[in-house]
Amino acid sequence: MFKVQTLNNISVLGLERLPRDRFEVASEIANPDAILVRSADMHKLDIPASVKAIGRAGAGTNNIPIAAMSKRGVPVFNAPGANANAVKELVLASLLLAARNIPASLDFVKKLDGDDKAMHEAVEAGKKKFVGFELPGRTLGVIGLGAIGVKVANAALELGMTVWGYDPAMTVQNAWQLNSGVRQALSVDDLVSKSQFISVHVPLLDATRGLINADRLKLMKKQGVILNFARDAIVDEKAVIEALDEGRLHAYACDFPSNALKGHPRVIATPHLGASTGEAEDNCAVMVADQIREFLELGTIRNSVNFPEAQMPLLPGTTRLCIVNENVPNMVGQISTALAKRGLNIADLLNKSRGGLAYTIVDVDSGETDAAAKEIAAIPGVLAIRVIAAR
Ligand SMILES: NC(=O)c1ccc[n+]([C@@H]2O[C@H](COP(=O)([O-])OP(=O)(O)OC[C@H]3O[C@@H](n4cnc5c(N)ncnc54)[C@H](O)[C@@H]3O)[C@@H](O)[C@H]2O)c1
Ligand SMILES: O=C(O)[C@H](O)COP(=O)(O)O
Repeated sequence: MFKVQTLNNISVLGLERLPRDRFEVASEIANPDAILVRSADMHKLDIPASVKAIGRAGAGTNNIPIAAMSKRGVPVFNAPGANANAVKELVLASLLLAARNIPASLDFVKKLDGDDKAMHEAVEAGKKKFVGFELPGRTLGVIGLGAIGVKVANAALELGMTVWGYDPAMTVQNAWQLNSGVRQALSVDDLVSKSQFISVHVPLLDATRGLINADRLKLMKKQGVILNFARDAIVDEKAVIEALDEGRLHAYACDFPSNALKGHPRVIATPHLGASTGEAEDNCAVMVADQIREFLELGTIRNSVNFPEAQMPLLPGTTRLCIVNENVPNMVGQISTALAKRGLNIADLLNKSRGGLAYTIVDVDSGETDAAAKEIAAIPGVLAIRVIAAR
């Protein structure tokens, strides 16, 4: 029986992918084999030694101590693209809210009083304060052309906008999805200087912290709009407020409210709602639950942010060893020597690496697999090992 701990509410559709005869799932559970999480901050959490995998039912993994998990040989999985449409729709909604000054106009309407005639007169007199602008011909710059950025860029083209994109490490798969009408910016500065609207869709990393800062805001076209549905720290809030107050920036739309932003008339803040649709919650939970199940039952790695992809059919009648080790020479040699010493025949083997980590799946014919596993675990550089018997 595998134990899975949930640190956030995970969609039932996802949890149902873990059959109850083989998986016990609960928010409070001792010695879990795996953790399912959304945005709960795991950096200060004491993650039990029993944990063999972490599944993020979403895209961003900056709430998970990935480097520490890699050192322990624990893969972290996420659900790439599973909530991208939900985020795209919220970005488009915010783009329109900003262009048409809708939040301020709704506040105005809420405060109207008097009889209908008085209200009508106030409406007609007041509406000139909320004159907006239309999108065709305006320029949007999209920083980060991943699952979300590509969808936002393509949708903005459909709305008649001129779209520039920047992503130095775009995947081939995302490049295939991107409309050829999206123009390629040469750098973030190049993109910023061409854009009136800017939408950021990059992960929060050291390299992206403060990506939109005071200098870049000065490069932007006048009356610009920044859309941040990625992570708070990617945009320098202080610089944004300064640009809003000086009238250089028209609006800041973001998914990350803060005290500094609260109540600002030109800030449109939603409470981290990007992925909060039933569809996205189901997609993310199903994807990540399947990946966790395949890892626990078969050692398969799909969509990990710190491990290489690894899939190998489990041969009937064999026992599987899954070994995580430092990516250094002669590890496979030492592993096969330990197996040979116990007279274990290798039926199939897969060895993959990513950065400083290597992962080996080896299926052996029957024999002293537990003893061999113990010997392999003691090889310097081996970080984790599991034995899985074919069912
Ligand atoms: N508001 C929400 O609820 C919500 C929902 C989903 C995702 N997000 C955030 O959005 C981010 C992006 O999500 P995604 O699904 O598109 O991820 P993704 O991994 O598909 O795409 C990220 C893209 O950013 C690019 N990138 C990385 N560093 C860059 C840089 N310095 N300059 C330009 N491009 C860079 C990568 O090459 C990649 O193509 C997530 O990491 C997460 O933080 C927020
Ligand atoms: O990175 C993500 O997927 C989003 O920030 C969604 O976070 P949530 O799962 O807590 O809504």
